[in-house]
Amino acid sequence: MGSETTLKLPTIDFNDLNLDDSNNNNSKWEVVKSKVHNALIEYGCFEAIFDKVPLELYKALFPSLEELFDLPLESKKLNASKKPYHGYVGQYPMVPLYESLGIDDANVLEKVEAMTNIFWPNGNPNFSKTIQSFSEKLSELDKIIRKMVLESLGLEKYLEEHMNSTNYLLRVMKYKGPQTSEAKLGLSSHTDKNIVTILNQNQVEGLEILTKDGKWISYEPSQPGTFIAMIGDALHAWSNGRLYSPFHRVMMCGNEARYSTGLFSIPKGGYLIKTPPEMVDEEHPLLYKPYDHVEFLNYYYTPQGQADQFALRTYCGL
Ligand SMILES: O=C(O)CCC(=O)C(=O)O
Ligand SMILES: [Fe+2]
Repeated sequence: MGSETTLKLPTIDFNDLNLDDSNNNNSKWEVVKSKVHNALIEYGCFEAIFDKVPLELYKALFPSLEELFDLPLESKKLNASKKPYHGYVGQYPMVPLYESLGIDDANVLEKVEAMTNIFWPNGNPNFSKTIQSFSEKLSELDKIIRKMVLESLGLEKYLEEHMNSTNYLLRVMKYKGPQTSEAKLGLSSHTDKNIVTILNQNQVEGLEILTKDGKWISYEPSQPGTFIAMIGDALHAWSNGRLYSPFHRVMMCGNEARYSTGLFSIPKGGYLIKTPPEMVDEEHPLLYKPYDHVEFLNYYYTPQGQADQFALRTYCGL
């Protein structure tokens, strides 16, 4: 019998942890922190178990997404945004199965309601409440992870500035089933450009993550209701390359549609991402010049930037 090993991402359990636990000498906090640090150095991501998003809410999300994507294309296109990739994205010949919509400040009810009213002029309180409460509860996981990261790097003194320098975007996605048994591209391989991304999906799999040594891991949830937490290029740059921001893609087969969401913590425009001096020494020369995330995106969304797998390096690498 051939021995085939299937690569698996680490799974980390965040149940019973709170953001202020690190101030109370909580031993579970220290154990989890060390697992987070190791996973982010090795894989740039991990599977998270986090029951502050109750399973009922997690499940309520997917019918809401179906309702949204079932709207006519003209309605979905009403969600325009000045920021690239924050509004409606779809009908791209390169990724014909994919469409997505961005909800800025998805943890703030008034913002979600305002966007909901664009799609449903008479409102849709069930939709806005589900999206907002899901995003708000999940943003706590983002904060716990970022606090653990800063503590592990010895950068606690930047915590307040770091936390205040970001907003949340919830991007909701639909991938049509390609009606084939052979896998088709759902979303092209890329690294995320933000700080931390937290993904989840309905029962249809398809997310793949590239390891440092060039192997694709197909993500299979270890239990219902789990998340994938992933580092983006902004945190990779800020940690001066210590944390890895992994390439990932979506591959689809079969008939069923895949619905997924990503909660993105995103640096605010005008805020300069500047590697702290503590991260730079002889062994770790500075990798990136200070940069503004929103200005960088203006490069990333040019045809040249889109064709560039290492856009951040081209834009401000040393
Ligand atoms: O749908 C997914 O699971 C991945 C989406 C993704 O990578 C992204 O939106 O950046
Ligand atoms: Fe991504």
